Amino acid sequence: MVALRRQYDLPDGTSTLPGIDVFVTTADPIDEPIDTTEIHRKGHHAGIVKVVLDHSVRGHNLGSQASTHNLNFANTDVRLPMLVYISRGKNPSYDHNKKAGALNAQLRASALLSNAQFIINFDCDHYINNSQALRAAMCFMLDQRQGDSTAFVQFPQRFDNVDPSDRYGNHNRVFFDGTMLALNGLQGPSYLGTGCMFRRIALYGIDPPEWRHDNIVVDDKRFGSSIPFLDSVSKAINQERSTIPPPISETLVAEMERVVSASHDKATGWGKGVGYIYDIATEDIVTGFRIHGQGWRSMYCTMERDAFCGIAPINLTERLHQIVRWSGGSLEMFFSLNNPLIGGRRIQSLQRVSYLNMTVYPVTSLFILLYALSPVMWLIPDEVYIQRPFTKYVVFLLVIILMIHVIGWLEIKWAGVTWLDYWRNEQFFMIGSTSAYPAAVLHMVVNLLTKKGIHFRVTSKQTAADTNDKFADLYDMRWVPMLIPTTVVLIANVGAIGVAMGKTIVYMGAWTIAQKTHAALGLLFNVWIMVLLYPFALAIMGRWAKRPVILLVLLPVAFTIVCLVYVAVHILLLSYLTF
Ligand SMILES: O=c1ccn([C@@H]2O[C@H](COP(=O)(O)OP(=O)(O)O[C@H]3O[C@H](CO)[C@@H](O)[C@H](O)[C@H]3O)[C@@H](O)[C@H]2O)c(=O)[nH]1
Ligand SMILES: [Mn+2]
Repeated sequence: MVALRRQYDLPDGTSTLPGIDVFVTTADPIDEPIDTTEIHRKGHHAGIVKVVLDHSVRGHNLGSQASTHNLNFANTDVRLPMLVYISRGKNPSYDHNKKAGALNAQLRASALLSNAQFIINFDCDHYINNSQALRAAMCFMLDQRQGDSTAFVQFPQRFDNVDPSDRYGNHNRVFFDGTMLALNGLQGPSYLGTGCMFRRIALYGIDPPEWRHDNIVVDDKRFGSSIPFLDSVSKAINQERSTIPPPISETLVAEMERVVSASHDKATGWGKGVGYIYDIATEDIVTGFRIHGQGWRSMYCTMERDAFCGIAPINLTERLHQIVRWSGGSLEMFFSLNNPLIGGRRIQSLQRVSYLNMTVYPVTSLFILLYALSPVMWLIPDEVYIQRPFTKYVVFLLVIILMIHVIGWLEIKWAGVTWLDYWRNEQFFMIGSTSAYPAAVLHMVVNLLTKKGIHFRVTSKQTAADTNDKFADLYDMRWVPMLIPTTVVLIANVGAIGVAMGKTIVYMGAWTIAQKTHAALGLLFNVWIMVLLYPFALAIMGRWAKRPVILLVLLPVAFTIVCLVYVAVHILLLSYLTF
């Protein structure tokens, strides 16, 4: 930061740092308002470009010495940045390509204005929390060593509406602070959709310097037919920087409206090799993959005071919908030409493995679901013979499980993640594996058969009207089909424990030591799954979960009822059989 200041800042408070275009997308101007919009969710309208605030070039840049708040702005450039509202054209006969389509429209329109070398994009539910954040990202981009080959700098997503105990693992610290940071040692973190600074030409699909040819074809087949836009691309490639946008004229606005029209990017490279990638539920990971595939690297940047902050879905249903979208998007990527096994020519091999992991993980849920359901074996009568796993196999399994955890523990120590974060991550993986991930797999199967993509549900942004309780949303339970498997797993385990208790009473005298150990191990398994599903149990309790102790009463009651039923049925059967 100091080097940056020394090299680029001028004594008059201005700076010669390259410009940044900031993109904010919003899907629904009502739920996600920005000030001047009309309503056009699906709609049929031409592209709209409104310059809300023009670029302030001349005039007095510095603030006043003594402001009303006793803050001194005498050395600060207080001009407001240019602000432009864009609504890309929509037409029922063309796909608007959701967020990626909106971002690409902003990419083209901004090229005609500032054509800034760098771009940072935000979800509408995120804000800048640290005024030095953009400079921090610049440090990586302008770095002597690898700066020129760095395509994007990704910041972690932080949230300020999450309940203190982070019940549904919204903070995702293991992923952000562990996995993403670790990827810095390979080719860099993947692009995560918000809080990411890009190099404009990397988004255009231009190769990194070490692979770049001298004569890059900038043609309409690839970039669309706007001559001013094609010019801007050539300028961007040649690093011809103008920090001041041209005067806003009618022709300029008309040209911008043309490049954001519904049909402008059809039958071009946009959404494929150029810009943010289309036809997938998660444009982020695949866009990052495309860029890494060209040989660019990326950087992960965390700051002492969080750079950006946003809103997380804090009720379980909403959170699981988000996970279905992410894992479904990953699977869509796996079954596309961007499959990490075949796509991305210049991806480093370990980075490839990481992308492979990021795209196939939802499939593992099928095995986990089966495993979590296995306690139903307790319900099977003793006469049915089930082959017990060989001791050697069990030992191998235990060693592997232990190793996985030890590696996990070392990783979180290295990343500075807390035990609570680690534990929430474990719990939420189990909840997701019995609900959202299998749902995503099912979606994918349907998708492969019918070609229907995953519907992007914008996550709800507002907490309930109940203003007394900031986390009221947490207890807002909505039943959806994907919650059924997790509920079944929970019931199966509660039932299994109850039956185990019943069997203990009935067979106490008859069981051998070996049988007792097996029963004890089985119970350990049940309890382990129940502990993992604890946040889920709280979720389905709805408002009752405000007092989690209730669960400590409810569960034993449930065990006892099952136990009594088992014993009763046993006695009934016995007496029935003797007569
Ligand atoms: O058709 C759409 C859908 C969404 N969005 C925007 O996309 C952002 C993310 O939507 P949100 O409902 O908040 O989903 P999240 O799960 O919070 O988003 C995460 O996951 C998305 C991919 O699934 C990424 O695009 C986001 O950057 C990432 O924060 C928001 O700004 C939306 O306005 C659009 O602009 N158009
Ligand atoms: Mn969001």
